[in-house]
Amino acid sequence: MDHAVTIAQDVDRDSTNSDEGQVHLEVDEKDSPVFLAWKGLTVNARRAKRPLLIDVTGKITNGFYAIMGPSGSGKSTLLNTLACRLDQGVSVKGELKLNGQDYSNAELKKISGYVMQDDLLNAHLTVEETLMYTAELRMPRSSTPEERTQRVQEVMRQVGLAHVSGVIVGSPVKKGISGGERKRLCVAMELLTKPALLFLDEPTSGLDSVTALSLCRLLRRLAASRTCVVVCTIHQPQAKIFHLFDQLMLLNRGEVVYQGPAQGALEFFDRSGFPCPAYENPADHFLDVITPNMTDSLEDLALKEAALRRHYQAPPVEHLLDIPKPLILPRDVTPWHVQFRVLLRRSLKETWRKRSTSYVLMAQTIVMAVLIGTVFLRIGTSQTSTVRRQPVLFFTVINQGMFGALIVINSFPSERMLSLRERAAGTYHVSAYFLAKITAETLSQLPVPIVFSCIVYWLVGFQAVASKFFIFMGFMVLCSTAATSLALAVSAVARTTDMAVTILPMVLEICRLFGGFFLSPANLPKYFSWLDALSYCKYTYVGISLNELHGLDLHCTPNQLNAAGQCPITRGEQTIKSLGLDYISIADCVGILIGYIVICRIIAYLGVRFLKH
Ligand SMILES: Nc1ncnc2c1ncn2[C@@H]1O[C@H](COP(=O)(O)OP(=O)(O)OP(=O)(O)O)[C@@H](O)[C@H]1O
Repeated sequence: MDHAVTIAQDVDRDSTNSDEGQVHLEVDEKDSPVFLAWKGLTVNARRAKRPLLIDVTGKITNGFYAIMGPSGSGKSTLLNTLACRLDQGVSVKGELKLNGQDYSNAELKKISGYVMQDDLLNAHLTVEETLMYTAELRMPRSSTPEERTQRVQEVMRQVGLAHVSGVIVGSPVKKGISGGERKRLCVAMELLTKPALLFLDEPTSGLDSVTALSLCRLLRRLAASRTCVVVCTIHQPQAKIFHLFDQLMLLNRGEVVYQGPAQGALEFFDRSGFPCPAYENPADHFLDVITPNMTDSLEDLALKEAALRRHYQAPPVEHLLDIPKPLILPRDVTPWHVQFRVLLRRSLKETWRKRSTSYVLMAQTIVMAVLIGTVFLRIGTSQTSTVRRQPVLFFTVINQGMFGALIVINSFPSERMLSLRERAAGTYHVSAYFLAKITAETLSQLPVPIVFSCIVYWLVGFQAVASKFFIFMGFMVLCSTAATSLALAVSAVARTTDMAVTILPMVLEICRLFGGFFLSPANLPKYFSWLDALSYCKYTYVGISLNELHGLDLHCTPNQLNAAGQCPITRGEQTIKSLGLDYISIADCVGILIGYIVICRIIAYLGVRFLKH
């Protein structure tokens, strides 16, 4: 049979599992539902001195493929080239076809799954919830809830996660499922849509040998079922894992050393003059031969490479490049509003599970509100109250403009990495994710400024007018939202979490400095007016000051009367004038704060949408 590939099925000789017996299948490559072929691929990166891949030719048709090689040999680059997931600044030359046709990342995503090396998952969701949300986002929109539930149960059984379905995923600080189970969960998430191709980048890294073997046996079973072609990169597999592979692509310094049946590699190395000693792990032997060691001279190395090159023949691929076979693209896209609904539910559930943080924040808020309220208890309306009123108003702004921002800056970057993974898999639109995220965040943070206002307002004894109280509360809500929006924008634009954590305190400090209290807007030097305009603290401070001072009657005790026997300040409006706050109205402050929130969120959205660091 022409161009046939021999698939050594389930060659794990030590296995007692009945579906892992040794069976050989002859499969015509073009009959595979999907096949990839590439010829003369050279991959260059702008910042790299030499090509990452050099004139690589190969194919993927059916079975379990391993891309192996020493560190830096180009394994991930090859995998990412095939999966159309190369970084910006990396260019590809040569022919690369899927079913004999050029393809894009968008097309490939519909028929393939990709499991990244880092298993980024929602720490607070259970295994079943993680899969259910993924099913809702990624399974065809025609699927019914029952079908999705059934598929989730099926996949959990398939990958061996049924026994931990109700366990939370967890994180390094919160114990959840094990490392092996996390990897299985990542595989399960990709399997929900029944992909024809499954790419995995170093799936065994960080796993112990037993867990790694068990995961590879799972991949082996998937590949053997002939519904899914499995391609993974692997650094140095143990012998039992090596024997599970059907096909091997061995790379060294961006070049192919060997490609063909995994078992054939032993014969190839033997032929090239490097026989594998009895009882040695073939994978270790191959890497020993191709990796320069301390005793190798440059000539030895060149001789070894020449011997291997002499005996290597790239597999024939022309027949797979030239005859296009239609692709069956099964997945339709979940509508935007469904994505938003699912993501909002997911975000709210996560927030609820993380409620201990919210409780701490609320406790802090109550403590601070009571403290501020008692320090400035019942400030009254005497002349001395005019000296105490502005500091307490400003302090409320500072308090509400800080806590929320600090929480966002700590939690957003990790969530962002997760969203990058999900977006790369085509799970949802960025806008749906972003809107759901900020809606959930705003809803969860709403109680804090409300509780704060209820305590502070009445303890301090601001004007006892219902409308003024609700305006004060509204400003506190806007201030807290503006602070979180600013933190969101900073963390979306900063390149790293460290950078975001360094930049944000400085930005908050500037907002405080130009908050209208230390420097009255009227007395501010002209060249600082632009910084002044950027401070959400100022618009909150001016807004609540106008709210409190308008209509405020002040009185004097006898010893506070001036020489003429008059009370110096009898109306709040006098303070407004003397502080230079009469240049703007309360409505303007509200409008500007809303504009500020919208602009910060647009910047954050653009950062999340276009910056992929
Ligand atoms: N975007 C890039 N810009 C510059 N150099 C890059 C880029 N991507 C990869 N490289 C370089 O190309 C080489 C191959 O990288 P690749 O990640 O493919 O290796 P690998 O075999 O997967 O290594 P490892 O097993 O350590 O993950 C490395 O030397 C790497 O530093």
